Amino acid sequence: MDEHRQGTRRAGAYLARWAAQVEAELERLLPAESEPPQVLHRAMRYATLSPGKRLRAVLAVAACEAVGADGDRALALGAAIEMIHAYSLVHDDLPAMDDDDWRRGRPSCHRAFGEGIAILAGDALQTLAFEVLSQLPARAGIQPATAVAVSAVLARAAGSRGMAGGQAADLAAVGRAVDAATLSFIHRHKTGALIRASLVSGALVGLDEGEAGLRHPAVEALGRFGESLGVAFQIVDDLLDAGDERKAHEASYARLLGAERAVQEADRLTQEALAALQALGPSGELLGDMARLLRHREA
Ligand SMILES: CC(C)=CCC/C(C)=C/COP(=O)(O)OP(=O)(O)O
Ligand SMILES: C=C(C)CCOP(=O)(O)OP(=O)(O)O
Repeated sequence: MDEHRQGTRRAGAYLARWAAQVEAELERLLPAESEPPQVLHRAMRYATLSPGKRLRAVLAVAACEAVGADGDRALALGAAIEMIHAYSLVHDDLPAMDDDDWRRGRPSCHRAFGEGIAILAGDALQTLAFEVLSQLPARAGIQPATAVAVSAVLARAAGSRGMAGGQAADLAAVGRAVDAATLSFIHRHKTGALIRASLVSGALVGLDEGEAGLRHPAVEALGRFGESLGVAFQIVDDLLDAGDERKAHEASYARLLGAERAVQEADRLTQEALAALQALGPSGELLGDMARLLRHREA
């Protein structure tokens, strides 16, 4: 087996192992279905615990380990990130946005619970994520200054200068011809921002130096890695969705440039991501394997 195949296998095993731990943490952190209002709590659990890859959480764990700390330190953080991600998918599927009936192989949250509850489940997942971040010092022995820095990184990445902003630009592009610069803005914000923030926040928790961690060379390198990886991830997602008629009106590189050039762009960005990892030396190897795994993933 060649070196790269061995590496992607290692990354696959790492992803599976930590995804299971993230799910156990989510189980603990999400309100029980028996707690009123039951329907809202059922919807929050449905949207979050449905079968997802837990990629962003595992990137946070891997970044935490890449700076020399134990991945367990980033588990509650990873769960919080998955709550933000689950919220974004619930709202993305709403009739006012992508109007998707299916998510993770199941009826989307609003199909299962109605639009009102889906909107509230998304809202409550996002606020629960920040509640969990505020508890990082008590739960994971992390310095309060680090918890504040991590909260700021994730709030910015999820907000109007990040994911929500990217989604707004994406909505504005529906049914229009978009240029490469607009598409790049959409991808960097809608998808890239949270992926980048997962890596940066995981490393911040690993270093536990408060805001000063943001200036650490490894954190800067992980941020650059996340920027390229996030866009490559979205391009591959669009390529995997390419046969889906219902997505034909959405802005994507495959639609703008054709599948072949979209593949080239995903390859170029993956190489750019791998180059950013050089600064980490051997501690960046696993993240490099993850980038290759994601580039060659199948639906
Ligand atoms: C603030 C909000 C609602 C953000 C949504 C962010 C997001 C990345 C949605 C999924 O994108 P997609 O539509 O390309 O993916 P999928 O194919 O999974 O629907
Ligand atoms: C940003 C995009 C492309 C939305 C889906 O993200 P994932 O592919 O990580 O979704 P789950 O595994 O969490 O369902």
